[in-house]
Amino acid sequence: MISVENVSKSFTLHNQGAAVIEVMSGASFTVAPGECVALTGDSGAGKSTLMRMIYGNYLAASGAIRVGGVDVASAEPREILQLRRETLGYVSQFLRVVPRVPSLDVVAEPLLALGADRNAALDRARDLLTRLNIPETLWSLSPTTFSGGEQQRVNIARGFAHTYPAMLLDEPTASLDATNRATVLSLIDEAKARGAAIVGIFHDAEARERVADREIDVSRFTPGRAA
Ligand SMILES: Nc1ncnc2c1ncn2[C@@H]1O[C@H](COP(=O)(O)OP(=O)(O)OP(=O)(O)O)[C@@H](O)[C@H]1O
Repeated sequence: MISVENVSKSFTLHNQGAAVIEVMSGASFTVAPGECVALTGDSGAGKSTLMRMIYGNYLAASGAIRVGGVDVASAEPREILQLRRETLGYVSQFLRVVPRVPSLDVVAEPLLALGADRNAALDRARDLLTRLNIPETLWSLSPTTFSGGEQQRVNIARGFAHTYPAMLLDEPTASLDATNRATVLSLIDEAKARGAAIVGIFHDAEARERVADREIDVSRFTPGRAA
């Protein structure tokens, strides 16, 4: 479902004499449907950079990154947007809040964008907000004024609203309390059970061991560093 083939990446620092730093070379791995792969490695090894390349935020210098039938490394922006809508979900700790949009709609929006029935989408949003312990009194309010933890949980609900065949998870359990953390781990288990291919960064070692089928130490793709 997700395949990374011989990917390399360097950054050119234009404000520092155009210095070029090579951060990755020869990155290759695949993630099968229903499998969760955790990216590990020291700080600066390139975990976030690899995730950003898979999501299409950073352009790979060479190689291919296939998600479903699309090579993200060479796709047009329009194809990447369609891929993100239909196929590739992304859950981070941080919510990009749109003012004045009620939380319920924030969560239902990915389904509505795919043409789902409005009532079914709102039912799914209610179910997720309930599971993530967002009080019903908050559902009609924009998350703009919510606490950091509440915004994080709204974002997780939104990220799991659509049953994406592929998902990227960037520290999804960071700073959650035990109950909500357990809920997020269940959502990940459910996504795997329905066949989602998942790549995640989990500094939370216990969570990583619970949900990851395999670990990939990205420092083995860092030029000049032994894994
Ligand atoms: N936009 C950028 N411009 C220049 N260098 C970058 C950029 N993004 C990342 N880097 C560099 O690439 C390397 C890998 O960074 P990355 O954030 O991917 O590491 P990481 O493994 O996710 O680290 P951490 O665990 O600390 O989040 C670092 O040396 C970093 O300085």
